[in-house]
Amino acid sequence: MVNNKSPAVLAAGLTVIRGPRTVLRGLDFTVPRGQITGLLGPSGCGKSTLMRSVVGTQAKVTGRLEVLGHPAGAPALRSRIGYVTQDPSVYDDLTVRQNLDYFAAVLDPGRGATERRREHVTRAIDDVDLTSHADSLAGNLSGGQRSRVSLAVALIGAPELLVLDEPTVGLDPVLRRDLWNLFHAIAADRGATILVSSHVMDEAERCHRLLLMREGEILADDTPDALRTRTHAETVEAAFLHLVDQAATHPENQHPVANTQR
Ligand SMILES: Nc1ncnc2c1ncn2[C@@H]1O[C@H](COP(=O)(O)OP(=O)(O)OP(=O)(O)O)[C@@H](O)[C@H]1O
Repeated sequence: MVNNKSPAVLAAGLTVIRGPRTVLRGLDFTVPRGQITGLLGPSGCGKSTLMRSVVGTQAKVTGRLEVLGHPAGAPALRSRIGYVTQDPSVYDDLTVRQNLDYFAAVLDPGRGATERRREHVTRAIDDVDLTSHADSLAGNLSGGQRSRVSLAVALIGAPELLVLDEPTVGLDPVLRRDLWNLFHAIAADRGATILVSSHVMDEAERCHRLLLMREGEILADDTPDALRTRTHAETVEAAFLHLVDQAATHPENQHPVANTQR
């Protein structure tokens, strides 16, 4: 039986090799349920690889990786996880609703499910505030609206875990703020767990918890407040730089992760 108090994601010794490189190096971390956990770090540090591992699309994953009480990639997880990649596939020649209908049919096929699919699609469009654009062609939408379409696709079927790979990249500050408000609403109203990556450190302040990554390792696993306090920094960005310097001068202190108290 799955214990609902168990973390949404539990990793121990998580290692991933891509080509000649060890991209994730024996990571230990947890992602608590019902909260927004930010995965932050510079470009190339391994955020997408970690997310792909969690959703089960990454090859050459070793170590322990449990997601919602199952081994990552287990078929039972398919409808329980919503995943938005960095290059979301939205079909430009279909309307917003047709895009969602298509993905809903892939997830929940058959004539018997027509009514359920319609409800899920209508709700997902409403969740991302695109009802007034439901019949617009995706190709005619702005960048921010397209991002919301791909988020709506991930919301179909009300997944327990949302994995969002840099969802705010390239968006203006107003749209970024609106999307973050939406993430908070999804976590609060549904109790959904959100694992969201970003390389923009100011977005860290919007997360309940943070996993700070660098070069395939986790530098810190903490709340933004605790991280700032512990490093005597005013911002998460300054805290991150402090931890990078600390790891460079005292590499032996990099493990275990500094603070895993919840
Ligand atoms: N197919 C591959 N073969 C070898 N190395 C790869 C391959 N794909 C990615 N990598 C390397 O793995 C590392 C991690 O990549 P990943 O995409 O997970 O980083 P990221 O933190 O998500 O970066 P970004 O924010 O730029 O997307 C990078 O150094 C990248 O060069």
